[in-house]
Amino acid sequence: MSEPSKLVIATRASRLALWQAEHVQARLQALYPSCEVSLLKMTTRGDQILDRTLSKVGGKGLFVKELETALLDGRADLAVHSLKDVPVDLQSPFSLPVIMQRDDPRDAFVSPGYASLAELPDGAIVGTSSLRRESQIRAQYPQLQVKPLRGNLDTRLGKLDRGEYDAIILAAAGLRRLGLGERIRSLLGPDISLPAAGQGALGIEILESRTELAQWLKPLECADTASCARAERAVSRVLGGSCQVPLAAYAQVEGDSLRVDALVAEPDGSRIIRSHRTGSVAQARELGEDAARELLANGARDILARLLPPAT
Ligand SMILES: NCc1[nH]cc(CCC(=O)O)c1CC(=O)O
Repeated sequence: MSEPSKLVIATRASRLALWQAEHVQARLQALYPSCEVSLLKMTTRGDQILDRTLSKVGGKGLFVKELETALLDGRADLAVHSLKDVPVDLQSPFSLPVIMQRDDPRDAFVSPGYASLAELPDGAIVGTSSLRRESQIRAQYPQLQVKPLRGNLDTRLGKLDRGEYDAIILAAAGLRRLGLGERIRSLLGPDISLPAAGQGALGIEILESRTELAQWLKPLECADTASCARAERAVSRVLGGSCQVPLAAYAQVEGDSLRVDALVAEPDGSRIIRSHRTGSVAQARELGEDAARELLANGARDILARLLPPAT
């Protein structure tokens, strides 16, 4: 097999995105020492829009679109994404040939004054703009107030430190990547906060026509994480994959077997519908689809219909 002589990685310019791109850069450089691996740093619309909640301005696709333009123009060969931010309806001419090994998929509790959600006093203010996190917190801790929190990780921590919130919830993986792991007071298990599809994993996007490039990238793949991602993303796809809906999907592989847990919630936490499936890793996608169909049959269809008016 031939080796690449030059690879350009398109990345958002946030500190987290840069860490992730540099991580992939280092892995590729180690694999292909004579290759020149560089970064193309871009500011996306998702990064610029900080005043409105993301779900109202076009969703996660905003973080991905501009990087895709660079792939189409030939300015970059690959784009590195937090898998969580990659739309589940990604399609031709793009593909996601590589899912890398997942870091901790859990949500983290961050607070200067308290050690856990359970320790917070009545009326305490918890910051998150994720409907998934908000609905699960409201369901289990109705005595807490949940307030919106936007911006990159440093911005969010700044707002916490200035006293605008008593605690905030962030992905553990993102905090640790930025060397902020010591800010984590406790981790929320999947029973308290079921993670988002793909949380903690990185995905590499390329043009699907670049089959040789896909082969060069293949050594970065983690087969187990890829199976989990297939199951989790299938859940989101069947449910419409919108971030206007509180939905979560988390899969785990043990040997040849995969278990996927899924949920859809009312945003106010008044109702959480859960399902799970266990089966063969080879059936990852079908397991995710089945779990999602069970949610639809058990009430998620009504929640989705109310939150997502049909397109006209
Ligand atoms: N929503 C933004 C985002 N996308 C990926 C991560 C963290 C890293 C990951 O989950 O892979 C974060 C921050 C967060 O949710 O706290």
